[in-house]
Amino acid sequence: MSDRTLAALDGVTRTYSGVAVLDEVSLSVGTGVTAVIGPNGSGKSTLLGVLSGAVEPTAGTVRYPEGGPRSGSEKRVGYLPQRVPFRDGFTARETLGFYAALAGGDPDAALAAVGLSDAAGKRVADLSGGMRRLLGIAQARLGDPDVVVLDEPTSGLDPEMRERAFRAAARAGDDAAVVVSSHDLDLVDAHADAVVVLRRGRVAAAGRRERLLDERGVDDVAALYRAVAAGTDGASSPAGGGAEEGGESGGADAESVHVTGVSDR
Ligand SMILES: Nc1ncnc2c1ncn2[C@@H]1O[C@H](COP(=O)(O)OP(=O)(O)OP(=O)(O)O)[C@@H](O)[C@H]1O
Repeated sequence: MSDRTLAALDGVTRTYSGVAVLDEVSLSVGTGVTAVIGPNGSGKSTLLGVLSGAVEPTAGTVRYPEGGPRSGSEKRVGYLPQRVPFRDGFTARETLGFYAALAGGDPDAALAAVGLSDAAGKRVADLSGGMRRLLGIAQARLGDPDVVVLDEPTSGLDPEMRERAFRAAARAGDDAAVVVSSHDLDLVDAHADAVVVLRRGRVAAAGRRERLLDERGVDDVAALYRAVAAGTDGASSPAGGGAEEGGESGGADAESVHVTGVSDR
């Protein structure tokens, strides 16, 4: 259990062709699972890309108070992008061996952690979509980084595989900050400690899941999403108040959203 901040975005803006797809986003994450949700195009992948170090912010800063994305040869941030560039001809074990040579870690332990030990000798080309996703999660967790960033690890999977993939992702949250984007609101409801709702590149709500549900008077994350992401609560007006720091609602374009200490479940 820890309240320590492992990654933080301060006033991050990212533009493409002059259009801000992330607009002054500030938040910090600690151990536990933080789910980033929001409509298509709201900026989730861009936010995760910035957090992982793969996407440069146009303005603002990304901080890893305890070191990262790499400290010396040590990998401090693991990243599963939406499209994983694995080589079809490699086996699952060889794939993780390749990444372990770059970032450290034990490929066999990483395979075991996501339940893929029996598939170690299978070629990537012969893995199902779900197994590829699990391999991707194993790759992101390799070397036990402090921050694990997973972009839609459950997309396109059947219900059983979705559950398995999300559980595998969430398990890393015991010791690391796991930040996962997802449209699977039932899984977010079941496994996320904290939730960030993005709308049009801005944070519309953020904080511990239970607190957000309480504050909005809703029963689950799907209802929270309908209220906040769809904009039925007026969250887009710049009402000023911070989220967690102000002790009030995590909505209203919170200028500095705090999502640390999410592991006290
Ligand atoms: N490399 C890029 N070049 C130009 N525009 C981009 C680039 N990456 C993202 N965008 C634009 O930024 C906006 C946000 O995209 P992003 O992928 O971050 O959203 P998202 O919330 O992850 O969407 P989805 O749920 O569909 O995956 C979109 O309008 C997208 O077209």
